[in-house]
Amino acid sequence: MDQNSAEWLDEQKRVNKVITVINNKLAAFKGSTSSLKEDIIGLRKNFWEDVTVNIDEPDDVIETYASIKQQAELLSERERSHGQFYKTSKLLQRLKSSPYFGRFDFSEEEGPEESFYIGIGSLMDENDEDFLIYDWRAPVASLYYDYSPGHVSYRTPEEEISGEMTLKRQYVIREGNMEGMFNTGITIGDSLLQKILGSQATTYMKSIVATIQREQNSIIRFEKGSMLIVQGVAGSGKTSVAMQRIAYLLYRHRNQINADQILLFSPNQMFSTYVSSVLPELGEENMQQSTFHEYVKKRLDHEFTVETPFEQLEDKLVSRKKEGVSTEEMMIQFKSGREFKRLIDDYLSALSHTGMLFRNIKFRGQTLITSKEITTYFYQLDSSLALPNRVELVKEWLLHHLQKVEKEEVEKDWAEEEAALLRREDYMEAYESIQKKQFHGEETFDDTVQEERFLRALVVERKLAPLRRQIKRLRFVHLRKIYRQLFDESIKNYEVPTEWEAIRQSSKENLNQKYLPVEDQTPYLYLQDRIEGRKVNASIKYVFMDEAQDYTWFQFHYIQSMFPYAQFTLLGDYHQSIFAHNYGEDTILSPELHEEPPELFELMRSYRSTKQIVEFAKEMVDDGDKIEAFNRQGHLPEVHYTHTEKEHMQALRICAKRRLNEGYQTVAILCKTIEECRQVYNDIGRELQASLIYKETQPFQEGLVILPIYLAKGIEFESVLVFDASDNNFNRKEDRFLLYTACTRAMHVLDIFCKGRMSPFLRTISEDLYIKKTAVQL
Ligand SMILES: Nc1ncnc2c1ncn2[C@@H]1O[C@H](COP(=O)(O)OP(=O)(O)OP(=O)(O)O)[C@@H](O)[C@H]1O
Repeated sequence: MDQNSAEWLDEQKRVNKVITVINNKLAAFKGSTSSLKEDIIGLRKNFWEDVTVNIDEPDDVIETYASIKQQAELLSERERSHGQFYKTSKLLQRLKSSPYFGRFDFSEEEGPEESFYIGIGSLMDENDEDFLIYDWRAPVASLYYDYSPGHVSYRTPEEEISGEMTLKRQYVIREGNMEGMFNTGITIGDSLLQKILGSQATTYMKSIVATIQREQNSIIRFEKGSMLIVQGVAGSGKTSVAMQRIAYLLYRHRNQINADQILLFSPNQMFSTYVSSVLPELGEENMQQSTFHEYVKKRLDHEFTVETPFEQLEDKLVSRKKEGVSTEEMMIQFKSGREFKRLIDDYLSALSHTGMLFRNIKFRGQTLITSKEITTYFYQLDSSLALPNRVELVKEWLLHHLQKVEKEEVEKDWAEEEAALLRREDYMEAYESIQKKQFHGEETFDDTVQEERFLRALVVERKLAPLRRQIKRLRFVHLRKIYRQLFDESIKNYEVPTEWEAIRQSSKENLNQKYLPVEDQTPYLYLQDRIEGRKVNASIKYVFMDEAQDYTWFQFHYIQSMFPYAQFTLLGDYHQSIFAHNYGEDTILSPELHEEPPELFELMRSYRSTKQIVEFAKEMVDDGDKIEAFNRQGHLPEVHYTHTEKEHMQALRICAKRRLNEGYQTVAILCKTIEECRQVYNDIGRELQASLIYKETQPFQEGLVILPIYLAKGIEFESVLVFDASDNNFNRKEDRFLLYTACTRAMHVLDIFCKGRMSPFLRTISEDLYIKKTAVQL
């Protein structure tokens, strides 16, 4: 649209007017916040002066309590208001620079026409009567994402409203200046989306509220059901949808939930950092974020060396056979599924009558209670009681026993000896305690005798404290042995893998070494919770699982039982199933794996990569013809052929340099394993000042990075170079998923390097979809 047209000037005038309102509101806010702040400081400072403290009589105590409570409530009310003011003023600051990104004109059936301006938050006029800007999450704003001009309708919580939309317009406003204005059609501003998608990548994900597509909008706003599954192709905006959906839920249920009640399971910590800026950009606080591994580690770290999922994957990638399923893979697949859970459930039923194993309770090198005695006690208890209730009773029994032990130990010589070695402060404590007793009128016939008794008791109590703590934590249950017992004998009536004998042995070996591989972690936790009992988390109301195809059935089942009051949103892509537990089959994205039928959504259009890259990558997967590319033009991917190791590295070096010189800010060399990454880094990475990323805890960086494909999951780069996509490196069934994941990380350019023959998964791609290059041409 012409910048000098009357329409353009009118729109700029409106922007100016809105910014004036924002400025006035900000000025008014400043006054109110500073007086609120003073109030809070004053209240904190004089808290105790304004409270009447009197504890002489019971009535006075009640009065004192009421007075403290009143003062605390006043303070917290002020603090809350201050927090709210702070949040609103931050939003106003943001709106000041870019108040809105869209508009539509709409009239309800036979009603007057009204213009609706859509931005990241709402703004009322100075009289608080009319909306100058509607929040993108308001029900009416749905029209903007769902329709082009014509007959339209949207749902409010109460009813369906329909009418006519006569205009839909999109704006680019920066620092209060109108920089672009487009009247748009069905999809939201192809030209704007082109521009956004064609821009440079950042190390943090950006919000997409200005260009949410219709199919994405329906997921973002979906409210019903206890589970949503989003199967979306690579780059279709699953993570973006998850983040905007969280922002939507925080707005829609703003009086009932806060950000702490939403939990996102992310694939790794690097990804957590990558998405951490989206919600703050939208004026919301970040939800809780964790990886499943972090949770597992916290629970099991004290007892085991806990394998990470990436260690498991790296190990399988390095050691796997060229064909067939290895014993390790069989073990992983079996322990990830329903049959193994069935086995554990039956085992748990059996434990109700026999087989529980306990640790000896030892103190100062001597056994106080043997594991056998505990077992006898356990099985003497009412067998109709659940295992956790019986464990609880054993705990009480042991603690009671410990009290008796404490009394006996006080009389022993060692207590006297150690009491003599106590520090000065302990003596002071003893003295004060005795003084207190005298004050309370208790008999203290002889201070020195009293003091010695006190000190002996102190010594014994301290010595027993760790044991008492362990008992309270139920460490007397020998879980490791109980789990290991599961592998003691051959089992019948279960569909065990052919290599079960080898699996049994290796499982026991690992447990003896106190090493817990990924595939054993969830079953172990499940067994533990069913034996020891565990409180569920009732506060989390929404759980999001991104890269959901990477979770095993068992893991998902476990997570679901931890949050029984939460609605689940699972987002993933079975074409990217790179872990050994399923390799694309039966991922938790399959609706039939769930007891209750989930709501199913599909996202088939890929936004991340140019049309050329999507057309290339989609030929690598089975039902790739269903994948649609967003029409953003770029260069054809290049496949670089070399013959020798040296040539291969040389080609990679020249190409990486070229991409950096072309101005790409994020260039990634993706390899299959860490071993390969190290090799590339040593050969060419240092010279090119690349960063080697081999741990998920490392931050995502700009410039040239070298990392394994599995760590690049969920993330994108302007330019991607795939290392050694040759026949002998990517040839197994599941390598197809790895290669597909690697290629779909690229936004603008894709280069693939092969030593000798190309991987079979690339050979099937039509030759007109890429450019063949040989080392000489470089
Ligand atoms: N509606 C949209 N408007 C603007 N950008 C979008 C939109 N949808 C997706 N994108 C962009 O496309 C890219 C891919 O999105 P995202 O990472 O959410 O996809 P994904 O489905 O999670 O991908 P993957 O499974 O490959 O990790 C991001 O840069 C995102 O900003």
